[in-house]
This record gives sequence, C-alpha cells and structure tokens, in this order.
Amino acid sequence: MGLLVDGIWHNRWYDTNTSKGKFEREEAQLRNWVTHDGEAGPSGRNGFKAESGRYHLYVSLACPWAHRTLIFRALKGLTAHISVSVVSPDMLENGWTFDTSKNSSGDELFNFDYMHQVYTHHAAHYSGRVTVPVLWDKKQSCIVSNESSEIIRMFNTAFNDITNNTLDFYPESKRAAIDEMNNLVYHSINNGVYKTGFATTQDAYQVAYHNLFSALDKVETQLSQQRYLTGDTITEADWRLFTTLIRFDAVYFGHFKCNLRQLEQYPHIANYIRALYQYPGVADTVDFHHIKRHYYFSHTMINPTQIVPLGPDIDYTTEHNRV
Ligand SMILES: N[C@@H](CCC(=O)N[C@@H](CS)C(=O)NCC(=O)O)C(=O)O
Repeated sequence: MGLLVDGIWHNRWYDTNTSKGKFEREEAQLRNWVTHDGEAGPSGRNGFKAESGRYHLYVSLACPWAHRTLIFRALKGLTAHISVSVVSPDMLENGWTFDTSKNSSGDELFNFDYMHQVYTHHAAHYSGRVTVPVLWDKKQSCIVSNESSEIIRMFNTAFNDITNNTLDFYPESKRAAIDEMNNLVYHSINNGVYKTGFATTQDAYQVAYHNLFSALDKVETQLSQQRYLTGDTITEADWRLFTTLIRFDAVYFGHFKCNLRQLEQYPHIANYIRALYQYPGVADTVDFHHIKRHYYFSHTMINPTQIVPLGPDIDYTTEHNRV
C-alpha cells in the first residue's frame, strides 16, 4: 500500500495522525467523462467520445468501488465494447500489481507489473494514491477517470447508441431520491465500513461504527416498505449499496470490526442482497476469493498473520422473497 509522489512510488500506509485517528479518503483527481458525442461532461475536458473498443477498465475484483463499474459494464451490455484488466488481490509494498501467479489477469494494454505504472504512463510526475477503478482511453493514451461514481454514470448513458441498451439506472424523475440515498449510503455505509476498519483510535472507531449501524437500520426500514431503495424499480442507488453489502459478512464484520450484527440478521436486507446477487449478470461480477484474500492478506497492520478466514458459509443463491 502506498502512493506516488512526483511520479515516484512510496510504500506508505494511510496517515491518520493529523485526523485524530479518523480515516479520510482522498478525492479522486482524474474526472473527465466519456460522452456520446465527445463533448465535455460535468467536469474535465472534451475529447472522449463513446466508441466501441476504445476504452479499457482497470479493476480489482475485491474493491467495492471497482465492482460498481463491472456491474454497470455487464448490465449495460458493454462487455464486448470495453475491455478489462484485473489486478491481483494482494496489495502490498508495490500497491496493486499485475502478478498473474497471484490471480491477476495481467495488464492487457502495456504488460506493466504495477498499477502505479499506468498512472505514471498517464502523467510521468503524478502525485496521489493509485486507486482502482481506472478508465483508460486507448486512443489518447491517458486516464479518463478514476472516480467510480462518475464512470457508472458514463456507462449508464454514453454508449446507448452503440449498445441499443436503454436501461436507465439514474432516471430524471428519481434523481433527487437517488442522490439523497447515495449521500446516506456513501458516507455511512460504503465509506463507513472503511472509516470503522481503518480508525486508529477507539473514539474514531466508535463514531463510525454507530453511524454505520444506524444507517443500516434506516435501510432495513426502507426495504421493509418498498422493494428497492427508491421505490419499485432498481436504480444506481441499489447497485452502489450492493457492492458493500455483499462484502459485509465475509469481510467487514470481522476484519473491519463492524460486528454489531451480521447482515444475515436483518430479514429485509438479507433477502435484498440475494435479489440483487441473482439479478442476471451480477453473480459473475462477484468473486469471494479476491474479496477475502485482498482485505485479510493485504492489510497487514490490521491482520499481521495474513490468515484468511474460511467462513462464513453463506449461500446467496437461495430463494428470496423480494417480488
Ligand atoms: N473514489 C474512488 C475510490 C477508489 C478506491 O479507493 N479504491 C481502493 C480499492 S477498494 C484503492 O484502490 N485503494 C488504494 C489506495 O488507497 O492506495 C472511486 O470510487 O473510484
């Protein structure tokens, strides 16, 4: 785990000394948008037109943020149009690697050894964390974006003329409700599990823990009244929540000490996870080997023995009642 400073890789864990033990996530820096006509999106510059075969996704199958982009790639019919490289789940002194002997697919574009080389290929003097997902433009040889919430918005609409897939997970009429739900889920659940697990003071841990479980209680209540987070149709808000929920009992409950309850103990959430897992195309994007191996093996300051636990044994293919 580390970061680039002026293009040079440094092996360094997150610094929580200046934030009273709180984990503070760095903002993604590269924020261009692929659009149907190549005009600039809400941020960044123009020049990224949606074209089949032009873009490449770098992902980790362990990472909940990258997982969102894989789900949208699958559901929006983009697998034949956007290629993918998968990093190894082991993220140690060199950060994310393309070590094929450790379950990486290898770097399909450049045959690099490390993900940080993709960042310095984009900008030789890059400074910042080397995160996934990354959307790469093969034509201009640069990174389009390293922000998953924006990559899924691009996938939701920019390629519709190419795929003829008009499924809309961010429909105009529901945007306010989706944004409100995303705000709760991002701060208290998606990032909330990280704030709980990466806290280095008791106080910071407890604040994050209580916030997380109070948000999960709200979600449970919401799901007791309606099928999906914002009503009777599935939206982006559900997929953003799902990638954290599917990792929760396997990793966050134990490794990140989010252990008030397992999600299996929430009747509505437990069924909802199954409904989303069983949505056509989604189960193929979930890889529990990568998920468990990444967290337990890579975070040696939390789990110095690097033992990867065998349990829990949960079957997400069982019948659910969300109809
Ligand atoms: N804002 C980013 C966050 C991505 C992110 O933090 N990814 C993690 C993997 S789960 C990562 O690559 N971390 C490496 C690091 O922080 O050094 C997004 O949503 O795309």
